[in-house]
Amino acid sequence: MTRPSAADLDPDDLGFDHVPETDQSFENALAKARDGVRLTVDDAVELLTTGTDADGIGRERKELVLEAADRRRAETVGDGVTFVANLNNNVTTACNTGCLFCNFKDTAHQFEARHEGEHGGFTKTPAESREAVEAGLDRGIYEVTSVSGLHPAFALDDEHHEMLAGFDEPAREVNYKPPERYVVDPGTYVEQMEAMSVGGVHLHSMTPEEAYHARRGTDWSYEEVYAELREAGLDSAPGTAAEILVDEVRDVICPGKIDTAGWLEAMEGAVDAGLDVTSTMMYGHVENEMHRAIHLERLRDLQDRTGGITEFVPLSFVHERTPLFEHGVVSGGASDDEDELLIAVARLFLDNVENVQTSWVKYGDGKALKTLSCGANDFMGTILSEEITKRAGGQFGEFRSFDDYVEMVTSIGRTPVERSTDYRTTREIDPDEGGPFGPTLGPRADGTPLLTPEEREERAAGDSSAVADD
Ligand SMILES: C[S@@+](CC[C@H](N)C(=O)[O-])C[C@H]1O[C@@H](n2cnc3c(N)ncnc32)[C@H](O)[C@@H]1O
Ligand SMILES: Nc1c(NC[C@H](O)[C@H](O)[C@H](O)CO)[nH]c(=O)[nH]c1=O
Ligand SMILES: N[C@@H](Cc1ccc(O)cc1)C(=O)O
Ligand code: SF4
Repeated sequence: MTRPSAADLDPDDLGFDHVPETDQSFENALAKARDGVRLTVDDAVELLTTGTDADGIGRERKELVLEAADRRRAETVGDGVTFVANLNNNVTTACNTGCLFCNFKDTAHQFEARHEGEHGGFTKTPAESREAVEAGLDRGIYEVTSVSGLHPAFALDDEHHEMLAGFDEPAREVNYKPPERYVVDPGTYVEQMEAMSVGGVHLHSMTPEEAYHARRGTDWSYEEVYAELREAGLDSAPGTAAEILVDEVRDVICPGKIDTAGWLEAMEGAVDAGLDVTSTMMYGHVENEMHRAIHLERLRDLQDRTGGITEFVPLSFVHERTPLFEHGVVSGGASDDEDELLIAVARLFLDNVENVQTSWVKYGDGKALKTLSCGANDFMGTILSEEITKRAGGQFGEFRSFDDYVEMVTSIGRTPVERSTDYRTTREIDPDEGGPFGPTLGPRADGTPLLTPEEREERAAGDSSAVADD
């Protein structure tokens, strides 16, 4: 496989047909947004740019957009700020897709038994995944989120293995190598789902790209694949791999990925199989405001067709250790203004998606709190472990406790609310009750803070010595 290289890209001429030019005025777009009229792509471009009639972001105009979005948020979902007690469990970093914004992946040949030399990646067996989820459940999680590299030894199930093994060696067209070649066998997708779906946890896994990998070389539909995964314990699917849903951008940043139509087809298949889905946009790299606006329209159309999207998650590009940055294709990520406007315009444009998430992982606590007053209402999850952003150079850590959440949310005068993955179950937390706060919605959650295993042991030791002293 010839992998795409960022070194071959000319940052001054990425050749985009879509440019942020419109016949709309900023004032008209703002008036429509305030009145709750459904916005067009041109409206969104005017709001994202604070007017294409002027260069750069206009301060006053920006504040007007943020205010309109904050008002819309209050009308739509009220003053609660939700978050979920969850764990990220990435199964493997082995991936040959070669996305130029990603430093999570390690090329898969390094995982082969015959490979000499070290690599910094990992693959977990189904048993190891289960162990991680069990430990999370003991700590009180409600949800496990699992997204992974497209390991060449992954297949949906045994039948899929047989089909993939039938392709002529070395089966490049289907990106397959048998598990025996690797030091660690990740098992099948079905085995991973069965392993992680334990003890009543909500399993949020299998992005459209992973679902594509789980049907490569077959004529199975996405619906069939997601139905089998659901049978194995999957509860909902993450809408990552969306990046920017405009092919001229995908051709630059992730030419090895499924295209826009493929992503939409996968999401529809997931909903048809009875799963909820989330939706994302990974922005702040080579794309412009017209691409962002078209992306939002594609998500809104998808939601009109399916009604299955529970939330929109803006993922601001973390640039530091990525091929796009290292080869000078981009000079950084989105500015604070762009982050705030993206959240605000998402709130105003996606009139059929209730929840807009902000990410302490991508923005840090300070900026994330600010975005809760420009349209966002959800503050993601505790996650306990983080690999994607960390490996790209992000520095905002891997865990937020319920105490952290309660303190942050109350500091901006809003109400902290624990939620389920699908937002159908929520619990307001009364800060006046005093901490320490912990989750109660997870199958084993009893209000105890999400302690680390070491903290738990210390507590247990402390408790027993207290008893002994009595
Ligand atoms: C790392 S992939 C893992 C799942 C699977 N391989 C896929 O691509 O769907 C999950 C998502 O992380 C996000 N991501 C990866 N690198 C990123 C970066 N440097 N900054 C922000 N988001 C990033 C992308 O949106 C990507 O779709
Ligand atoms: N925004 C980020 C998320 N969001 C996902 C949530 O944590 C949660 O799984 C979802 O809302 C479903 O309940 N996760 C990350 O790891 N990093 C982010 O930046
Ligand atoms: N894993 C993604 C975040 C994410 C996960 C699940 C979701 O449903 C949405 C977003 C990241 O860190 O970039
Ligand atoms: S974003 Fe996903 S598919 Fe792309 S290289 Fe990273 S892990 Fe692989």
